[in-house]
Amino acid sequence: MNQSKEQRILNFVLQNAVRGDPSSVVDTIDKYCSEKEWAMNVGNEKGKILDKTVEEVSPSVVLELGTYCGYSAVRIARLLKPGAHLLTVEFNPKFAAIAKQMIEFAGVQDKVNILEGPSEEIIPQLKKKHEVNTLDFVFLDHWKDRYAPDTILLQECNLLRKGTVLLADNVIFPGAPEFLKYVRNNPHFQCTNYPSHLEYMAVQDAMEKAVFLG
Ligand SMILES: CCCNc1ncnc2c1ncn2[C@@H]1O[C@H](/C=C/CNC(=O)c2cc(-c3ccc(F)cc3)cc(O)c2O)[C@@H](O)[C@H]1O
Ligand SMILES: [Mg+2]
Repeated sequence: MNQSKEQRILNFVLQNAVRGDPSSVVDTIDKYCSEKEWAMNVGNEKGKILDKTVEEVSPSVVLELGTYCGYSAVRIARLLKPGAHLLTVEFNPKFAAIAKQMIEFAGVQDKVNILEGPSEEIIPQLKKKHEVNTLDFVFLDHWKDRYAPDTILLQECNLLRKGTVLLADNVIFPGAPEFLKYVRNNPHFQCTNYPSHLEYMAVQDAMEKAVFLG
């Protein structure tokens, strides 16, 4: 049975990256996806915006929506301070299995917990089942039409606190117009747009930071 693209990406990492070195895993995925097969990782250009935002916040508890192959989970986890952790949500079991191996190879498995299932089911379980009080940082990179409803759900579940930072990928391409409309006209969010490019392509994209004001 022929392999999936995601399996090919993982194999390339297992054969070419340095075990236990998260930066080499990130760079190796970028090498494969820019030279061989495009894939929807946040990539290195937008990844640097993600890095800077994570470093500014220095979060203890991070939520990621849309793990895919684990590229941004490894990218975020490599920057987390001791004791900090990332909860990453993925509802496709094949992608979750790939990401688990990617995260373990990178050596960041002690900082990352992959929660398998749809975000609308997982988010309401975070407090009771996953011992979350409030979130310091949320990275949104799942289906684009789910950014706004999941942001509302996070508020309804009291998972945001004054200063929680939401960072959303792809607000230009493929686009997340409902999310932008929701956070930008909302007195509870302070928004900043970071123009960039679609991963591995010369196509305009951007990330949006929305700080919850309480
Ligand atoms: C129940 C649906 C909502 N809840 C969800 N809960 C848990 N995981 C969810 C999820 N939605 C989606 N996922 C997972 O996130 C991932 C989906 C990401 C969606 N991302 C994109 O569509 C995307 C697409 C592009 C893209 C850009 C240009 C182009 F020509 C084609 C695609 C670029 C990106 O950077 C993207 O992020 C998958 O792993 C999927 O299984
Ligand atoms: Mg994306």
